[in-house]
Amino acid sequence: MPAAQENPSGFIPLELTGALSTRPMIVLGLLATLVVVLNWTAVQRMLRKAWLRRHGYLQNYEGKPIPEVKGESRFSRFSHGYELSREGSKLAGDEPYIIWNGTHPEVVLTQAEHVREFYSKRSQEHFKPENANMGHYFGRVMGVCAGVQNGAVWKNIRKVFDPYFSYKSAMGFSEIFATEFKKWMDDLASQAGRKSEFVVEATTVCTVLPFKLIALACYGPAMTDKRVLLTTWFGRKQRSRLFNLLPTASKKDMDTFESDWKQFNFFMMRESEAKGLPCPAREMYHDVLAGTITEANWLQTIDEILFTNLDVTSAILAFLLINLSINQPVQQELRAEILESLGASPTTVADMIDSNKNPLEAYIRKTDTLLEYTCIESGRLCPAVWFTLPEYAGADLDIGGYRVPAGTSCIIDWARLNTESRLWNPEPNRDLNNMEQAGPEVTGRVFYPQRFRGMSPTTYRWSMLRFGLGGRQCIGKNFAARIMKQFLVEVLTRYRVELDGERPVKQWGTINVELREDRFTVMPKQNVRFVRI
Ligand code: HEM
Repeated sequence: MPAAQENPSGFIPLELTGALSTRPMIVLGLLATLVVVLNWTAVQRMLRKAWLRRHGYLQNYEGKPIPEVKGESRFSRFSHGYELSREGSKLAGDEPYIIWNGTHPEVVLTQAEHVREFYSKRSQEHFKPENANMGHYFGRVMGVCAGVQNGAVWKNIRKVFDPYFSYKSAMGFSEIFATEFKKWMDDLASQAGRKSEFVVEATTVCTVLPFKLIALACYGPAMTDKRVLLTTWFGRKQRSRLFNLLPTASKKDMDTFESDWKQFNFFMMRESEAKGLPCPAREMYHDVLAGTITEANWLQTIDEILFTNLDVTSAILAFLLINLSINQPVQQELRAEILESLGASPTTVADMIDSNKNPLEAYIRKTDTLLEYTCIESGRLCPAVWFTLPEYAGADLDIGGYRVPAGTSCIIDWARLNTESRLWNPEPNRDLNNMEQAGPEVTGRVFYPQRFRGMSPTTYRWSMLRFGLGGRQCIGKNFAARIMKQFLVEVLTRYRVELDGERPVKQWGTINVELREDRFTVMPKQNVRFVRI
């Protein structure tokens, strides 16, 4: 076990500062005064910085300290993440910098080089800090789910969950997905009645569908429409529970959720067993009984899969609609590609699934299509959160010329990494074959899916975050990628999408629609018009 794990909080005991060995009374007096004048957190930060500097850390080899954004960022990174990102950029330019999370300094990585330096060496010796450095309440909500576990516990959770979310498993859902997408499209059309066009709020219309699809992957056919409604109710509670971590709302729902959630999962297991239906959650529970993972690991990881990632997936789908609404030429080109790939016949997608040739499946599996590039490009420009959850290395690292000690959390400024890399931005003599059609105006801030044509994923490995960069990857990436593609096929074969209403004055980097303020994730608030074609 690396030294950093022995002290995962990274807290440096006072005696290590060397301050107490001489003239203890004076030092104690000074400390007491400091605690009164400042506060205990500020004093701990000062002591920690002093200790780190004394050991040559968080400074470069000329002794220049790493830039620091002062103040507390535990919650503002979610509630005002874009503003914090701008502040960091203004302060440090292309250099890494630190922000504070309670008494933890966290190094913000903004450039492809920083990310490569952090992840390329021994990334299997990386760890997630306890409770993601987010404190006790976060621990209660998410503390033992896959996303914040390490070592053997994390490996065991993944061993239990991964088979149900593999590429093969996601592709095996073709018929179920076809039925669910058809239902969703029919619902949408019936809401519109006879009208040839209608307006919907992008995120709202993109929430229940991915929830149902992921819930089916967790609970199998016992997950009926009625239960989806019940579970989305849980989802609302869950989201407010997460939002309650922000010091803005009441915490009244925190306690009841745990027991309700457990009861719901046990009900689903009993029900599927009684009806003789397959149920992945029930199958996974055998590993709880066998002691491979704990019941809390099981409950919280299903919770993480269904609810925490629901906001991410709904927002990603909504941003697809928005980006294609803003970029009509790309929408037209993509629709032409879809119709050509599906045989240009206006049959329903469900019908096509039944055909022997199965053109939809073949098209979805291809990775050299405008459909694939559009999904990647929309995710590149519209991050799921402004800053990722922290992760630390078990060994000292050099990042951007600064010495970062083992055990120091690093986080990624998702939007800056995905847009500022040299790879995305024009240089006078660049010879990237994929960019031959792009003029100098195609910077990293522009929506241009064609930039990925002919570009190997290894070329952009360190220049963008999508489903994870190091040894850890998103459990749901195969499902998410499939849902995004099938979603676009379904929508674009029937509708043209356009933005509805005024665009806001404020621009959030590459996002120029309104954003919701009551979410941990980056979520648009924008109406989109569907016009029948
Ligand atoms: C387009 C939508 C999605 C994006 C962009 C996304 C992105 C990510 C990222 C960046 C991580 C962090 C990986 C790391 O620790 O470095 C992650 C983790 C995770 N995601 Fe996703 N995700 C998406 C959808 C989903 C879905 C639909 C599910 C559920 C089926 C899911 C389940 C998870 C889980 C359980 C983890 C924790 C994995 C671990 O640490 O072992 N995600 N995701």
